[in-house]
Amino acid sequence: APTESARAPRHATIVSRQTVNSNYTFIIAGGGIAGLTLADRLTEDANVTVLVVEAGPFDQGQDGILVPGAYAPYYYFWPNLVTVPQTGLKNREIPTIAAQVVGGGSVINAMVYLRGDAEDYDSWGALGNANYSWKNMLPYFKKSENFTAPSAALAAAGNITWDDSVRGHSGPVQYSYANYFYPGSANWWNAAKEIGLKPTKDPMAGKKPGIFWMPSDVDATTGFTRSTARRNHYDRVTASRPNYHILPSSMVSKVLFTGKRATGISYVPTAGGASPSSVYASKEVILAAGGLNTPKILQLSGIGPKKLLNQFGIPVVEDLPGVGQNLQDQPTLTVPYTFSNNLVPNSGSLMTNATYNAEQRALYDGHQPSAYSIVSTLSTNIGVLSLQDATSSYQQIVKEAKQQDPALSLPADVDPTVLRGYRAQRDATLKQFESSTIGVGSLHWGTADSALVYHFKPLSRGSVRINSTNPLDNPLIDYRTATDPTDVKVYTALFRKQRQLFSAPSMQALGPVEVAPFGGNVTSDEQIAAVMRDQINPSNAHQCCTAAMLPRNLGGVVSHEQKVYGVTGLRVADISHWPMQISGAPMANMYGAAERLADLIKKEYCLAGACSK
Ligand SMILES: Cc1cc2nc3c(=O)[nH]c(=O)nc-3n(C[C@H](O)[C@H](O)[C@H](O)COP(=O)(O)OP(=O)(O)OC[C@H]3O[C@@H](n4cnc5c(N)ncnc54)[C@H](O)[C@@H]3O)c2cc1C
Repeated sequence: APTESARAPRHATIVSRQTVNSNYTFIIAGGGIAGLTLADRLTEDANVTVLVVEAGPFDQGQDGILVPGAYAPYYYFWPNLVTVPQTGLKNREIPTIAAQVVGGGSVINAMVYLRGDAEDYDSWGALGNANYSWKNMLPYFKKSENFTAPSAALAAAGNITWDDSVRGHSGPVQYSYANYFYPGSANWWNAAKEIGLKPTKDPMAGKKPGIFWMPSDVDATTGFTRSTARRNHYDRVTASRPNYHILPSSMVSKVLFTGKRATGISYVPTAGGASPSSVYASKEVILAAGGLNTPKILQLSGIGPKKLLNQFGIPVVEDLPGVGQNLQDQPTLTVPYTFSNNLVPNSGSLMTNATYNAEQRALYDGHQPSAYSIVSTLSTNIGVLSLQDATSSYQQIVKEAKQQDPALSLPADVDPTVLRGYRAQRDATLKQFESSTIGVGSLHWGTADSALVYHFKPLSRGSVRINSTNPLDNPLIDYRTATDPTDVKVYTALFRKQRQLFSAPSMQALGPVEVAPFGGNVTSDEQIAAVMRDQINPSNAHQCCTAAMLPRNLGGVVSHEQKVYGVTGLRVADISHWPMQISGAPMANMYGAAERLADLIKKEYCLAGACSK
């Protein structure tokens, strides 16, 4: 195995408060997936200088980061993030997760690499974003990635199928599949078929509903380690890019303006203890701080709802009511089981069987198929369900949702433009609920003691608001999960489908018994909903949409070119710009979205020969 220092190269282009230049062409606030992808692409032009300011440190190449089966990334969690009491979830105040490390979520996430469905991007286009569509995004997805096919033997044994024409083969992000599977996952697969779910040939092809192996950003070319944004968009290029600087462990406190033009940023050490420093950008400041922190930076900079800014005495640069509204995530639900006849090994075996663990580790280190190629909390296959896959009552759910006043799903004091935008999003989502080719949630079994039910498409909307003017303070996070009654109905349908799958013969062979807080006595919709409100985690760390790419009169914060309305020289690159959640997981989509934005910026400024093409 590589040593930790070999896995964590240090580069001359890492700057400090003392060595940072005073001016760059572009400054990027946040060095996560979007930030580092963009920095890589913009510095392809040797005349451009880029500074990435990142709140977190560089990772040290620990096993818990790089080795999927040793997954334990806790040291790079953003500290002390917790929600306000969640009124739809029995007023629980719930710890919530985001990354604070160079590479952002790609360093600590669960490595699921899944695009959205075609109707996701087509919906975004229909909401007023010119040229946004699946067709136009597909080339960027392909550009971002390099797919390594599994061995023919594994593909045959594990039912792995794909359509090579939609996979990228020369991009920086390495992805493939785990090279091992637990025997119980075959029972799950067969049970899913027994209840009518069908294999999806390729979940990356825009029509996901069905069952399939989960692609993962394991780097199959170098021993199945994690392919992080730090490795694929910084380490990969930095030796030849003196124009690409990173200032780690530094918190961007605000964007600096001259009039309405963004001219730079101020920042403080993330550890505190020093007064703010400033650095300036000749062309643009680009926010890439993620779904919770980009709205915080905007608000601290005087861009946001005027009432909120006034409350903290922040001079208003632009009254933009949508900043921090429209918060969405993909809630998760864990359903516990005991088994009288489960198969071993399973995903618990690495923990419970030291001999098996040592064997598997030796195989992994020798680049042989191993359980260490699977993220330890997960298994290899998953089922994504359209609403009609989940319940035959889907039309009734849609009908009742249409009868509900959308205003009831938002806070009472919401700006009329934000409400109008929400109505448009709601209509688009309900249309998706009637389609068989887009997912509303998923079912997963890690092969040990619990099943996971994910909800992709909530109608509830939350918010992120600053709680002080101190840039080191966390904002108030309110997901408002399950405040919209339709969300509870959709989640109940997904939960019932989970039950049905475990009642199918191939799963029954393992003797599963659903246990408390669910279990045989929890049968009516009301009982299920009551337990769910106790158990749902409002976040899968997929926070999005808080600086939404929508027309301004629909509560939007950025244009389809991701430019912040009302000011110049400022864009949002990260997941905040999404208008709505997707049927998939964010990472693959953020890599593709950042490739798209990099092209837009290059064309606008004629960088790296973009205008001669
Ligand atoms: C534990 C976990 C598991 C996940 N599992 C999956 C998964 O399996 N599959 C998947 O697709 N997605 C997963 N995600 C979500 C995915 O990683 C994120 O949605 C994605 O990283 C978002 O990309 P981004 O560029 O918008 O932001 P991020 O990648 O989060 O990057 C934002 C960066 O900005 C930095 N930052 C924030 N504020 C400031 C500031 N003021 N100044 C300077 N820097 C700042 C942060 O430290 C961070 O590094 C998971 C996320 C987590 C945390």
